[in-house]
Amino acid sequence: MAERRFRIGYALADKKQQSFIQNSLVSLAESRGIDLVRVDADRPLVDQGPFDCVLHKLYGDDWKAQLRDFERKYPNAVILDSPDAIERLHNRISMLQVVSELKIEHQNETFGIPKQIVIYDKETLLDRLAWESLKFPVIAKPLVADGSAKSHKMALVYNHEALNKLKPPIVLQEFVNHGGVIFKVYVVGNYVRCVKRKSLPDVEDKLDFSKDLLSFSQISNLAANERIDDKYYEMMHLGDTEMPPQSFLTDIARGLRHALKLNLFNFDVIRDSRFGNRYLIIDINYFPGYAKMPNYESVLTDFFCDTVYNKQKDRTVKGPDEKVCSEISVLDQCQMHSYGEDMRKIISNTCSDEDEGSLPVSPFHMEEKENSVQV
Ligand SMILES: Nc1ncnc2c1ncn2[C@@H]1O[C@H](COP(=O)(O)OP(=O)(O)OP(=O)(O)O)[C@@H](O)[C@H]1O
Ligand SMILES: O=P(O)(O)O[C@H]1[C@H](O)[C@@H](O)[C@H](OP(=O)(O)O)[C@@H](OP(=O)(O)O)[C@H]1O
Ligand SMILES: [Mg+2]
Ligand SMILES: [Mg+2]
Repeated sequence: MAERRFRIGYALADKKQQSFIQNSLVSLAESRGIDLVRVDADRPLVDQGPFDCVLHKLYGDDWKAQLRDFERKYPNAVILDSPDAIERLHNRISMLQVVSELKIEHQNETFGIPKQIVIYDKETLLDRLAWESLKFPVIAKPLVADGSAKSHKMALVYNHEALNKLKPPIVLQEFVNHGGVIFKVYVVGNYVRCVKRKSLPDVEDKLDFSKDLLSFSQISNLAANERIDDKYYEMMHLGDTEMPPQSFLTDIARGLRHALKLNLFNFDVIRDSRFGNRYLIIDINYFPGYAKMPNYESVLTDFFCDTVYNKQKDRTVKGPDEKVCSEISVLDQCQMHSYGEDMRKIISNTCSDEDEGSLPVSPFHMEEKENSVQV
């Protein structure tokens, strides 16, 4: 049988494209039957298909209309992710509202979001009554989180007088001491990986009144060519900080993924130093800098295979026998190169009479890696 290859079109801003589409990713995907194809933003998307999947991080009504046209012409293609679902993350209030919808109970850990209010105008900003429920210091964040440099400009505000320097619409969020370490939890479909990053240092109980405001931007970010590894932890003195329990993060990730209807995002978590087992989610980002994540090439390639393979499976379901065979032919092409004999055995077991329709569980994720799990 001729090899069936899959085409994934990617539509990304230049900076994102440079950091994400690395040769190592392209060649691994290629070896598993997936061609990553650049979408030319100057031509209609609909003229550039067919794609089995479109991966995108572009904004605006024109782009949304292009995606709709594309979906009409290629109803079987997967759009990663839906623009409406992504849009929820463009507002720092709706972004975190979803956290309170999650129903997750863990024996030892609890989670939530910091106390926060939204201020739309200068008048309300200076009205002490409007935000008397908050304690200084607070972090002022632009309400809009649309990927622009402006949307990352924040300020740690120490007192009421400093509020005058802020430009609404903003979110005022209580600053919570957390030991200067932030946990970034990357989600790629059902894969979840937590890493540590340096964060703002704790503030003293007694506020230093000589300060009124400290501006900062992307304090926990890394340059595009940096990766999280032991060297980074050593340099930032993060080695000793204990990770939150993986099962706890996995449950939150699964909850967020379903509530947000998104596959590709990360969320920032801090551990409230006052309690030690209370975690606060402070930020959720669509399609973050995955290339900074360890093993990003294999994690993303596994996910691409899962995505196009599942889609193909949906399309080919007919009778039980035929279903198994069509599943295997696609799986065969997508996986055999990398898993060789072990995978052949699993597949031939799947073809046995007792097990008509089902595939081996998670054929794409054979090894359990530290600090990462499937949800
Ligand atoms: N409520 C808070 N309490 C303490 N520190 C906070 C709080 N909110 C944010 N921070 C600190 O400020 C940084 C930036 O905040 P946030 O993650 O909301 O901004 P962002 O610009 O959206 O970040 P990213 O680059 O991840 O998109 C965090 O990484 C953390 O160090
Ligand atoms: O370009 P916008 O929409 O602003 O999104 C950013 C996110 O806010 C950041 O969280 C990403 O960096 P991290 O992956 O380090 O979180 C950051 O990753 P990048 O620095 O690789 O572009 C961006 O994805
Ligand atoms: Mg953040
Ligand atoms: Mg953010």
